[in-house]
Amino acid sequence: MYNYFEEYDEKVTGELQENFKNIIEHLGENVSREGIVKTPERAAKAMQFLMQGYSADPKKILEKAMFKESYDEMVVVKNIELYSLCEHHMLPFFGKAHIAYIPNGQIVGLSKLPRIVDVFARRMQVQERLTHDILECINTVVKPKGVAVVIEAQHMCMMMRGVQKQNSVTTTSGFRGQFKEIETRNEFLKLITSDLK
Ligand SMILES: Nc1nc2c(ncn2[C@@H]2O[C@H](COP(=O)(O)OP(=O)(O)OP(=O)(O)O)[C@@H](O)[C@H]2O)c(=O)[nH]1
Ligand SMILES: [Zn+2]
Repeated sequence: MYNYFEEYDEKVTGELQENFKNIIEHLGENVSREGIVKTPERAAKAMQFLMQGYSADPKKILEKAMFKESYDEMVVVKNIELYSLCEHHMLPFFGKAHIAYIPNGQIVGLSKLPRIVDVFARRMQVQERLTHDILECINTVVKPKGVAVVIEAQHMCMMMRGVQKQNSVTTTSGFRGQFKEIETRNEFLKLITSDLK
């Protein structure tokens, strides 16, 4: 996933580059200035990197690492850092995802959970859909007794511009199966809040 764009598609980079030149000029900069002359190309590559999630199949990532196992207690992976782009302003939102599931005869490779967070985050998103995408993907592929996802994030579009609030944090959550039961949900929330900033 992280090295996906070691080789960028030249045609896509070239076309994006022209568009970035245009944007920079329209915003009042001189695109021929020494420090900026390579910026359209850099920006073209950076945006391809940040949106690489369209080229990956998150279900396949989980399917690759499913193991039969009788463990049936809660598995929690918390504090998974994420960076995404809000689909309204194309500005970053960033924070942490916390994921839990209760296996039902099969477990999933732990690293695959952060991997699918990245696949869904590296698309144009709203925090609510990002939360839901991760939840449904795990529910469909792992078929657990229950799954829970909580995301806490800060949105640059609310910090650098617009309402300009520096300390507001947005929390979204989704619960399926046994996490609909209050006791199970509370156990999960207790485990992740032990450490929340
Ligand atoms: N629900 C939700 N809203 C988001 C997310 N990211 C950005 N937004 C909001 O999308 C909304 C877009 O509202 P508009 O009124 O069309 O855009 P705007 O004029 O730029 O709004 P302001 O940000 O209030 O200046 C804003 O309220 C943003 O805060 C997200 O992940 N989820
Ligand atoms: Zn936004």
